[in-house]
Amino acid sequence: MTQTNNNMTVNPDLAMERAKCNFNVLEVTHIFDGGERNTLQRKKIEDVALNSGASKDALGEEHMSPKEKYENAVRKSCIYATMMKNELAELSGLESFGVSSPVIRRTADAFFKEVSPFLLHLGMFVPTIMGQCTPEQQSYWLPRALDMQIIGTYAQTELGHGTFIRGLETTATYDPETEEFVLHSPTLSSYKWWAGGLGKTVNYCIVVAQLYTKGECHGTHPFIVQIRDEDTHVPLPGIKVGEIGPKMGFNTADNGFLGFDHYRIPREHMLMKNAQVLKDGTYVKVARHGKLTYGTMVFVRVVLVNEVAFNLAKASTIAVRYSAIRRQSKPKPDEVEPQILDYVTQQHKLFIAIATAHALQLCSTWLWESFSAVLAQMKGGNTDTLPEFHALSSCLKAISTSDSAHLIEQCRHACGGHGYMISSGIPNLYNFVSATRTYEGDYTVLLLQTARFLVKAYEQAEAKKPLTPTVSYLAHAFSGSRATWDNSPDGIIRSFQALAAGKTAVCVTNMRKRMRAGLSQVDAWEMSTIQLVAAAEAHCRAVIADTYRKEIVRLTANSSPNVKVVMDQLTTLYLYYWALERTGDLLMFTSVSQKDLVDLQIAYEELLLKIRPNAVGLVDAFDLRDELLHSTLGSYDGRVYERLMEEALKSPMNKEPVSDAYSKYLRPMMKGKL
Ligand SMILES: CCCCCCCCCCCCCCCCCCCCCCCCCC(=O)SCCNC(=O)CCNC(=O)[C@H](O)C(C)(C)COP(=O)(O)OP(=O)(O)OC[C@H]1O[C@@H](n2cnc3c(N)ncnc32)[C@H](O)[C@@H]1OP(=O)(O)O
Ligand SMILES: Cc1cc2nc3c(=O)[nH]c(=O)nc-3n(C[C@H](O)[C@H](O)[C@H](O)COP(=O)(O)OP(=O)(O)OC[C@H]3O[C@@H](n4cnc5c(N)ncnc54)[C@H](O)[C@@H]3O)c2cc1C
Repeated sequence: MTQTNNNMTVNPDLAMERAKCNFNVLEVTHIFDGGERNTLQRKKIEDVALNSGASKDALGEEHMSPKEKYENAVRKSCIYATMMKNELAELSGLESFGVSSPVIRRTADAFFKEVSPFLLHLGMFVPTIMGQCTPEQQSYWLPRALDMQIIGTYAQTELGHGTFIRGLETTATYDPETEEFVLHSPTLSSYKWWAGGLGKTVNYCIVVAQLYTKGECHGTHPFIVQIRDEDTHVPLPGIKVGEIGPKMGFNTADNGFLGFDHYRIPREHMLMKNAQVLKDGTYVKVARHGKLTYGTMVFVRVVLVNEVAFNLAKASTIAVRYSAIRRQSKPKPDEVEPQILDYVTQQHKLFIAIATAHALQLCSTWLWESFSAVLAQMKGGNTDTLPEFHALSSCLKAISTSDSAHLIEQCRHACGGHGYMISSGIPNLYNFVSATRTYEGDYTVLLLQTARFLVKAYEQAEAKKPLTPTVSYLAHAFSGSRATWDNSPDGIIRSFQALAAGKTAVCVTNMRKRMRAGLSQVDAWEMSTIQLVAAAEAHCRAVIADTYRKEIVRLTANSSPNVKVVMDQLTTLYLYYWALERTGDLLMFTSVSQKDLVDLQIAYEELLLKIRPNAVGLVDAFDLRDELLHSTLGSYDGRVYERLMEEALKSPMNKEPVSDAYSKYLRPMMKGKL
């Protein structure tokens, strides 16, 4: 039985869920979007980009060969790029907000089930030109790149090194005779590997190479390098370039390899904002901070927090809507089978995904604002806030990508067998997000960067020196007593800070012990890295919890009462969930008792029940159009079984009643004639 809603036939269970939602869904959409103005602008962009139907494919991407998939992605990227230059440019505020406007990025997802081969052009090539060029270089390259007259990527990682940038082997040796750099790949392991769009799409790339001048190595620097002819697209002499082959995801992104055989580029193609090589080969350092050439990576880490929040919102929308229409088992013999969303274990799997999408979305806005402040200070020559920001963006990138990947997989589990179908949309989301945990700095590696900062901050706190804002809680780490447990939201956040402080203290103590026992500083650090990663994770969880709570209180100050209640429930759920995940740590570092934890578990379960009637309303509030979800299970109308069957019938395997494999193999084998 179906019901009609806004000219759409809607599954009755979903219609019932929507009828019982007790808060204003649009108000929550505004909170998630960062205000009503943003929601209106987003909807306008989506209408222009999606209403024409240009994003749709006649045949699903999943039924195409790798070559067809790639060509189709290029075709649609070109359509979308043209829209961006024309009808979308003004709407998205591209001039003021930069090309990485998250709305443009999100809308693009309707065009690509995997990713656009232009992702790296917009995500890293253009930002590197903006961040690493002198004004003269920028005025030459940026208009060409924004107008898509040239398409580029970011080639840093090599076959032999991704994490350890200082270990890259590609060389750029300055030749003062010709005023050129000679790019060379001396070994197989020095081949650039992974850059998105490099395989077939781009004609330029940012290459990160070891700079040699006057016989001296000055470390890694970025260069802009033409690799294909601007007219024929043929690779230029001295360039060996290709695609790296099938991957878990990103299969429409033609990730590539690149090698140089004494390939020459003009001196001006070194990006010279932070360091310069003069005509005679003299090296001049301009930047006040040694790591500013890592700036594009910091930018992308910030962007990724928002990116994964969005993808988690998609997965939770799919899984919650599906759980509202799916009925299974019969715990009460006289009643109909319940919606699986009524199982408390299902709520436990899903509501944390909704809450985490909110937490990460609000943290990402806050992180972006902090980043803008750091950039503004650096413009004035002050790099003092950079170390704290590097520590913050590193851990937020690591935890947000890791949590999102885990929760997207949990959403798949929540959808049972149908979640395993590509058409559910969840496998593509997982394949995309699980890569974010690795690229732009692996999880462990980035948490160790944060741990380095935490240890220094702890030593400053010990010496009673001033602390930067995100680690100011370390000042209370020396009271000698365990933090007092209190199950209010603020009390739980203070406990999370106590965990981070306690774990950092344990690391410092252990490292000191190990050094006293004769280990070098490097070895003592190495032996403590499991605990250092755990300390950085705890720090990050305290930051997320604190930011989420503060932001939601601020953003709901003028909300209607029921919106305030449901947003407060979601925030509290997030805090309870993580407190219960870390009971061992709480017992070590706070005064929490066994009874407190038992009570907390009960309170958590009761909270799930309170959120239950609003679950569909909460995911509707993400306001994700069906075109963005690409999901048989998660569409707004809930016509799940109909869509699953429609998609199955599209399978090329169903085109002929009997497969060729029957006459070729099955029949001969069954007749004993193979
Ligand atoms: C208009 C048309 C449109 C058309 C449209 C059509 C289509 C439409 C499509 C629409 C598209 C829309 C576009 C939007 C895109 C958005 C999405 C973007 C996605 C992008 C995908 C990206 C894919 C993936 C890309 C990639 O993956 S690209 C490669 C990334 N690779 C890595 O991330 C390597 C990690 N490794 C390291 O980052 C380092 O190696 C290492 C570990 C730090 C050690 O670095 P090391 O130099 O060894 O330093 P240490 O010795 O450890 O430290 C020494 C001292 O330096 C300090 N310090 C280290 N760092 C830093 C640092 N930054 N900053 C400050 N300090 C630092 C450290 O704190 C220590 O301080 P101290 O304690 O001494 O005080
Ligand atoms: C889909 C995808 C797209 C990509 N796109 C690009 C791109 O466009 N451009 C580009 O330049 N690169 C790109 N990359 C490469 C990416 O940035 C690297 O793969 C990433 O930085 C990890 O480096 P690695 O592969 O060298 O891993 P490794 O460093 O070899 O890591 C392997 C393991 O060793 C551990 N490890 C390494 N060092 C340490 C340490 N010091 N302490 C403790 N543990 C350590 C890691 O934690 C990890 O578990 C892409 C990668 C993927 C998967």
